[in-house]
Amino acid sequence: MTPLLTTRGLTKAYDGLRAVDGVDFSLATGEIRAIIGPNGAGKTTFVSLVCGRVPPTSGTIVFDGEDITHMPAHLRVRRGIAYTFQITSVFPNLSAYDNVALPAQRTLEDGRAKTHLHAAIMSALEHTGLADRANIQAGALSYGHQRLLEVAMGLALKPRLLILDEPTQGLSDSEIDGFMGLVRDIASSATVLLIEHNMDVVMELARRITVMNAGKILAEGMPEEIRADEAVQRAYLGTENHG
Ligand SMILES: Nc1ncnc2c1ncn2[C@@H]1O[C@H](COP(=O)(O)OP(=O)(O)OP(=O)(O)O)[C@@H](O)[C@H]1O
Repeated sequence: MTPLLTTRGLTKAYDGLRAVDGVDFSLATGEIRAIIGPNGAGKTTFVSLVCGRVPPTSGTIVFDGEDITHMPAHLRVRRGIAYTFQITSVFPNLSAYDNVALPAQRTLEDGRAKTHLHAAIMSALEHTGLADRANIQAGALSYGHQRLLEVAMGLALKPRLLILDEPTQGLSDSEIDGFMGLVRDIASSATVLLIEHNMDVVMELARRITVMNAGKILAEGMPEEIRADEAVQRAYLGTENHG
């Protein structure tokens, strides 16, 4: 099967530092993939290259057969790549509904009726369990609900690839359980690429895991293979420093 996303030799250098260093990466359609690795491994930089927030120093990115290496971020969004930020990116003074309306509008630029827009917004809010909070100001929502609102904003883009950067950070155990159900649900219609430090979430959700270290891919495999990999244990799993 043709992969949804492929990178070849993808590199981002900041002065002397290769934050991402020659990464060959491939993601199949419908996968839930986790990227793990110690602080500074290059995970956020890697997904930032994929969604176009930062330009690569060298290498290529192909999405659904199209070379998007130099494509502006907003066009990548149109192609179906959505990214939720590590730091909460909701507009605190807008209602949950209006926050989701912003990205939802981008998918309806062809002038379809307002009823479509409303349906798209409510669908994203329902998906994330926020429908009954639609009219609450985002800034008044709990931290966990703000994270879910971010996911709703990503979903409103109707992505084919949803990139989540540390989505469970700051969530309670019960919120994490709900979140895992949500990701499984999302994965029935989209491919999910997840940066995650919570190993329980990673082992439970990911079909495959990519381990990054010092800008490179250190290992890749099924959760049980990664758990058993000695190099991974040395670089990451054995340490207490999970970010
Ligand atoms: N804009 C930048 N300018 C200079 N250096 C950067 C920049 N962005 C990232 N870096 C460096 O690149 C390396 C990789 O950072 P990155 O944030 O991608 O790692 P990470 O694996 O996501 O880490 P964390 O788990 O802490 O989020 C780090 O050494 C970081 O300091």
